[in-house]
Amino acid sequence: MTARLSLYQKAENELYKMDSSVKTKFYDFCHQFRLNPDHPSLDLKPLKGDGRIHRAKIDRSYRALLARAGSGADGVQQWLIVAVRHRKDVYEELSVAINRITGEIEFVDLGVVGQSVLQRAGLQLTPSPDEQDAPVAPTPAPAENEQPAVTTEPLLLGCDAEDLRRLGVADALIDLALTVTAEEELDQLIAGAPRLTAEVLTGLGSGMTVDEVEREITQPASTELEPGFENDMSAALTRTAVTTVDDDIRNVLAEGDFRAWKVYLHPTQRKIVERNYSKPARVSGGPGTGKTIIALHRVARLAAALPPGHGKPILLTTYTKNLTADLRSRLTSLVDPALLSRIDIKHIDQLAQGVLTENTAPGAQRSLISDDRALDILREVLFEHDEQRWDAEFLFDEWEQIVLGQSLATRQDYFKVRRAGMGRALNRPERAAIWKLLDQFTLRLNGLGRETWAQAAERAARYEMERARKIRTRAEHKEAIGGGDLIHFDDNSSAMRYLRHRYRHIVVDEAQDLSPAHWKMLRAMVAPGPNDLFIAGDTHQRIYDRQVTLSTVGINIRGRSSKLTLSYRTTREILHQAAKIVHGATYDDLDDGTDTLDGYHSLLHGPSPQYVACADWTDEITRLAEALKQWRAEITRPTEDGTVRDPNGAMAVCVADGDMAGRVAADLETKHGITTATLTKDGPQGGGEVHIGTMHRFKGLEYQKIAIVGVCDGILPRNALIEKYKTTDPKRYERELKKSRNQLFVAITRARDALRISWHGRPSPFLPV
Ligand SMILES: Nc1ncnc2c1ncn2[C@@H]1O[C@H](COP(=O)(O)OP(=O)(O)OP(=O)(O)O)[C@@H](O)[C@H]1O
Repeated sequence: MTARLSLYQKAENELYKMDSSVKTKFYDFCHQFRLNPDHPSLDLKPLKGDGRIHRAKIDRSYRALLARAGSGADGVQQWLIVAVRHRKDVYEELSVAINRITGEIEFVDLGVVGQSVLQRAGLQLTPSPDEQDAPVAPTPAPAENEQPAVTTEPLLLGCDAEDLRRLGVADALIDLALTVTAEEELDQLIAGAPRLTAEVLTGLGSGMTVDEVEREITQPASTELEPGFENDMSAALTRTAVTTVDDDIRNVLAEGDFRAWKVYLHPTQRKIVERNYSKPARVSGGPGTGKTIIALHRVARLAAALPPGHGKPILLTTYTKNLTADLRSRLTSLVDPALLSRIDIKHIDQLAQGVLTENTAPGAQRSLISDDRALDILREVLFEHDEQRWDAEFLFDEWEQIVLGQSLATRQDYFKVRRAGMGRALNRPERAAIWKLLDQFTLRLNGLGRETWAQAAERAARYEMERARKIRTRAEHKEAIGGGDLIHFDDNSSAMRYLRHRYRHIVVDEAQDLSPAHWKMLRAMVAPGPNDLFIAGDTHQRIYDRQVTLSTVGINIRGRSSKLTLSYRTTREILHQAAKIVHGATYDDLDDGTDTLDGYHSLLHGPSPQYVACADWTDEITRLAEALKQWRAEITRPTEDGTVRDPNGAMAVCVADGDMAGRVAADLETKHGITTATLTKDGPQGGGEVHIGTMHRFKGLEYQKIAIVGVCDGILPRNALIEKYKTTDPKRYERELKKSRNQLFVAITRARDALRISWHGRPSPFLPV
């Protein structure tokens, strides 16, 4: 090998979309180039405009554009392929530069900037003389006195060239950005621009101020650069997202952009993945910003840094079973089997059950009971006591949120507890009465050998906290006696001697839905120390009634919180609508502060979400079926190289409750011949093309096209169930409203490029229609 080749991320993304015959020639080109870049067949030549860019022949029509990036420590020349272009698109003005904020190599192609903008800026692209015989259509230069009339004022009014420079916009694009007068022109510029430029311009274009863009976008991407960095291509190459071109490149390109998340982390993502935290840390960010991706990469990094050994010192956990399966399959594709074997992947209830099984004598286990069934039992208790001051729902809530939520063990504790956020005040005699009723209720459950999920979590937390206490006491005692053996310690059984924290690192995804008991259990399971707990979550997506302030459960994240703002999933059009759903409501940051969606943005574009008012249920389903058939036709339309995509699992229908999911599935199957699969806690069941499920089941998932049906007034929110709280418990009423609002927000943000929302009767008040 006489040359080392890397592939620029944008070039790789462009290659995914190219015809397979071009890809094959590209592999051959890379092979030849690595052997001898000066081979005459490659015709490697610098472009006249920017001496740093070279072009080389892939075949008669296609050219690779390459930048020389010095030589490696072994003296081998380093080259970066910045783009693959048709020869007619090779211009002298193509350039590479090193970004002054990120220190990355950036490729700027003015050819992708709209003609109108180039003309207004008085720029003309000069075809490369080496491609002269190509049929080029250069931009007509405006005649001397005939500058195109500027009919509207520039779009980016609130900033000047110096601002754009400071924010990190590529030099070659600054003047062009300032001449843009229409949204379409800005979109075109953004689509072809290097990454930081694209993000900055998107932010400014969506109304963020220069200061906001600097804080939310530029600063997180900035890196410390040595003087003279702008000429050191070799150092810049180490900071640039690239794929090394080797013999595996063929498989890489064949896998397509599905592998993008495995390879390219956004600089903000990468920093969070690689940072060492002295104590627990948290990442927040709107839907699709890559919180799960960060959680996966962090687990991979922590696993790689483990000392050799067996066991599973790392736990990756999340709220639901189907998401756990998803995390496992993605992690399997990210780390090799030896590292995977050091990682425990379990959902939170599974963990709690494991603790209970370990601590319960065989045959003494309690079986789990649903909340609905438990509520019936509580109703029976109230009926028997002729209790009418509080209804069963209120008491159940009090039990879950306060008694179990704060692990209250005694009546005295309950007298003293603060019931923040619970609305209705309770005096001491009332608390005494409630404690007695709840005591009766739990005795009844015990007698039946049953417990709720929340109860199980709370019991598991207590066992784990007790275990952590023993470990701590033993360690303190050992330290007090100077590290010697604890032969006189009161519990020196072999079980005690080998008692350790279960995990060295815990990574939690979808953290917003965990209860205080879950957090207490997790806190107790991991040894306090560097990188002990890493928490990913977004409180805008909280769809269970679980509020927690991490500092009250022994988890201190202050000073170690980061926020992501760039959505990789959702288009700007969908994101805009989603933001309207939660606008005006306040959200906590899992601690004492608040969280917002400030700066949340996307570089993706797509059709505007469709809002469809229907006459009745039959009409709604008939029109849904038509839309699904049309989507199917779009998905299965053959691509340029004849590939036909599998529509299975690309489309989904989301509804408010299980009954409605069943009705939609039955109607689509029997009346419209559309096959479906139902989303269950074990993933999609049924094997049909269109996935159907409740909003709860869509948590953490994503689909190319989503239809949300039955978004009617009375269903979202479910007025019949919550109306009573309006007067009896206004705070609970507010919580219920917010839960419904968040459900809709979660559902909407699962869509990658098409979203359709329908209703019959009056639309849900949450809809921006
Ligand atoms: N650096 C990246 N490069 C390419 N794709 C990415 C990157 N980061 C995230 N993605 C993609 O964006 C999508 C959303 O990522 P992810 O599920 O991690 O977001 P999230 O913040 O956890 O979303 P949610 O909160 O809605 O569950 C996924 O398809 C993921 O593969």
